[in-house]
Amino acid sequence: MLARMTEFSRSSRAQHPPDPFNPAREVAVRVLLRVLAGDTFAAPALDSALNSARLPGRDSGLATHIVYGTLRHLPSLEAALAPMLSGDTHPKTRAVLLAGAFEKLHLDTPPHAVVSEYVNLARGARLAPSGLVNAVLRRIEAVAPGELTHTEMAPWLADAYRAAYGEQAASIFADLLTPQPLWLSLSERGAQALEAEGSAVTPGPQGMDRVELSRPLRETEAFGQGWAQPINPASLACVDALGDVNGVPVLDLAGGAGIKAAMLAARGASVTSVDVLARKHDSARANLKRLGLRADFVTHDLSAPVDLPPVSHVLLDAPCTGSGTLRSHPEIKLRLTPQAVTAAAQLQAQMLPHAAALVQPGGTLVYSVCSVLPQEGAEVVARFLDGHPEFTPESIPEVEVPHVPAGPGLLTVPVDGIDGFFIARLRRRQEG
Ligand SMILES: C[S@@+](CC[C@H](N)C(=O)[O-])C[C@H]1O[C@@H](n2cnc3c(N)ncnc32)[C@H](O)[C@@H]1O
Repeated sequence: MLARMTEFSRSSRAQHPPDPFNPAREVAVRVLLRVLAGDTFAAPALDSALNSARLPGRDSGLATHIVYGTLRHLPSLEAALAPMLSGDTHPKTRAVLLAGAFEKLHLDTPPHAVVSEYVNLARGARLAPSGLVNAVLRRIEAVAPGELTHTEMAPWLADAYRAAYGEQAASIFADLLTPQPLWLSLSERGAQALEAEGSAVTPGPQGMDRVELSRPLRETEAFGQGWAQPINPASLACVDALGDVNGVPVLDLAGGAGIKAAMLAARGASVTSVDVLARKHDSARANLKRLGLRADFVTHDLSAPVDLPPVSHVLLDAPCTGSGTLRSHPEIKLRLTPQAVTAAAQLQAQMLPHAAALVQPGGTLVYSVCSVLPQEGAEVVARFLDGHPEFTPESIPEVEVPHVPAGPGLLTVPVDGIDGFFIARLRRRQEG
């Protein structure tokens, strides 16, 4: 079928100039192409594509919707396309068909408009044989839900969600397929400025606000003035799990681009942030400057001991698979393997004792990962506690987001746009 359709599209191109299509769809397809090739995550690819394309706000929204929606529903879209494609499908053709199938099956765009937009895109942007796109998108129908297409994730991963959340798993699976809301940590002035610009600001857990923006965040006064910081409430709960840090030196280990460092500094802590990648410190510094805050930075590989003076409060927000962030990063579920989970768990188990060595007697250690898999959370901490009787797990009343118990810690429940984090708070015994 592919060869015949290619010929058809060539002959039709010779007769007519390409019909117009909305450039948002080309942006979406080109971003999908990169993400599906495993070259990048969706967020940075989409950011840079939208920056170069300079689409009007509504079209940026459409491109974003298509990219994330296609990734969220990829297993069922693949299943719906499979009977109509034979042999290897070129990655560009596959990306056009997946985006078109998503838009036809899940968005409100009228079906005939979906077909003609993607046919014009395929032809005009030379992405795919337009005849094939026409034939497939006219015929495509949703598949009956099976195990994979119902949860839209691999069975082993869906089982891990069921094991973690029991009866709540079904509503979590449904929630993970919906667009991610924006959460902001806002000052009073930030909330006022956003509302004055026409954004809707709704208070949420951990003192955060859920915001529907009237314009892109980076263009708002609140962001420019440093009155707003995007962070997920579950991520902020890891910071809050340290308790009162006002005036206290805090080590922020695996601090990355410094989002938690910023929240700690905003709470009055003197923060030293440690990460293996120096370039992450550059992003963190720039963001802290925007917020009018500061921190110190140390570049170090935390799989080895680090030579820093012990402090009373240590946060290890360890590198992880991100399995708790599937709503905002749906590509993770498409790439994640059990082998990657094992590798992450090994690194986490190496890092935790080095973090613990930096906690003063009587001090607090918070271990967190944005993963719902027990290998990266409860099991890492339980094994650590077996070998370190000087540490005891504590309950964490500061965590306001919905959560369930998980061994020596807790798991936040990934519903309503809240990420799934494992968080444990450990107290080091006083000496003597
Ligand atoms: C979950 S992210 C941290 C997010 C950060 N805490 C925040 O809130 O912005 C994990 C970080 O671990 C860092 N990392 C990975 N391996 C590391 C290692 N061996 N030593 C130190 N940092 C490491 C990564 O560079 C990444 O920035």
